[in-house]
Amino acid sequence: MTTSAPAVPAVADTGRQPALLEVDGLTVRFRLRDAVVHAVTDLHLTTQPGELLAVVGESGCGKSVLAHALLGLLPGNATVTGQARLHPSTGEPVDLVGCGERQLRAVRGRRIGLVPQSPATALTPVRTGRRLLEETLRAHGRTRREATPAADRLAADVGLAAADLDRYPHELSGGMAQRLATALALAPDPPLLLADEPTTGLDRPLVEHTLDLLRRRCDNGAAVLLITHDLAAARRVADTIAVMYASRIVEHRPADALFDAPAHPYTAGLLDALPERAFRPVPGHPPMLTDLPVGCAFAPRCDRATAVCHEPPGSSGTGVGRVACHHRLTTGAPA
Ligand SMILES: Nc1ncnc2c1ncn2[C@@H]1O[C@H](COP(=O)(O)OP(=O)(O)OP(=O)(O)O)[C@@H](O)[C@H]1O
Ligand code: NI
Repeated sequence: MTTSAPAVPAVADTGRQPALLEVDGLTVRFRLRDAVVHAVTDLHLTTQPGELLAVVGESGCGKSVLAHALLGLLPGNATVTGQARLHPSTGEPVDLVGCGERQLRAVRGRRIGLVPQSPATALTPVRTGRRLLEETLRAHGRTRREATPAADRLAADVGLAAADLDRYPHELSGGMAQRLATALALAPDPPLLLADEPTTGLDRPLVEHTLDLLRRRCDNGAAVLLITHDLAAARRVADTIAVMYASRIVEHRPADALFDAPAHPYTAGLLDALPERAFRPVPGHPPMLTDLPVGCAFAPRCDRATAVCHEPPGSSGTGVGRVACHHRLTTGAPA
């Protein structure tokens, strides 16, 4: 029983190229001593070569866990179920959930790059930025002679002065470490880049510089999954946007359509919070991921909620076009 608008057929993937990454029902749970954290729940995503997909949502909704799950980087108390497949342009698809550490090591960096959310802690402290970058370049096929100019080029691409490359990580500001981490992730030229808050600590011109760099990668055929709190950033560069709330994707649509006519009340709330819009924060707080309701997790904060929201919202499709809400704001074609 539901009062939701008729399910709109997902534009999902009709007429789109074959996916580079296909995520199907991905679910991550963390076992704690006396509770289970529902960090990522039944996630469906695809990205095409050339696509920039932004994943947005409040702190703690599961964005970084998603990225780490794709690379097999979760700690031992995590259980991952569902599927995530990488379809390289050559060779067999890789089952990222089931394939095991050996195969994942061949994927990390080379096939899927990661700009980690806290780069300062991820950088090896005893090597200069140049040494880290040159080692990475050489590990991915550049000769010693090629590595030096390639490192300078990458530094310039991310807006880092060549002299800054000769510093040790502890001598770098947060923003410089961020740019070095981005350069390191770009060095193997991966066809898919997971960029987790890659503009943290950067001032506005460098934010835009970094975003435009990611956009150019997509224009040259790579795919980027950009994790960000910054909706303005997503608007600037994303083709599609997936909005996460309390471990689930609640709306996944083309960026322009989502900004022009958000369909999920949570998305509308995030847009209303923007300074250039109503500048009104979403009232209330997200729920504890150890104690999620059976029905819509946003209902307690939602001014459209009714009794039916105690039931899980059906959703229109599993890819682009997905809106998981009993009372969506816009009906008709989601794209
Ligand atoms: N190792 C772990 N054990 C238990 N819970 C964890 C673990 N790692 C992450 N979590 C929980 O999983 C949830 C999702 O975390 P995640 O880091 O993905 O959030 P996020 O959306 O990236 O937030 P932010 O925007 O603040 O980076 C959070 O509730 C977090 O506390
Ligand atoms: Ni995060």
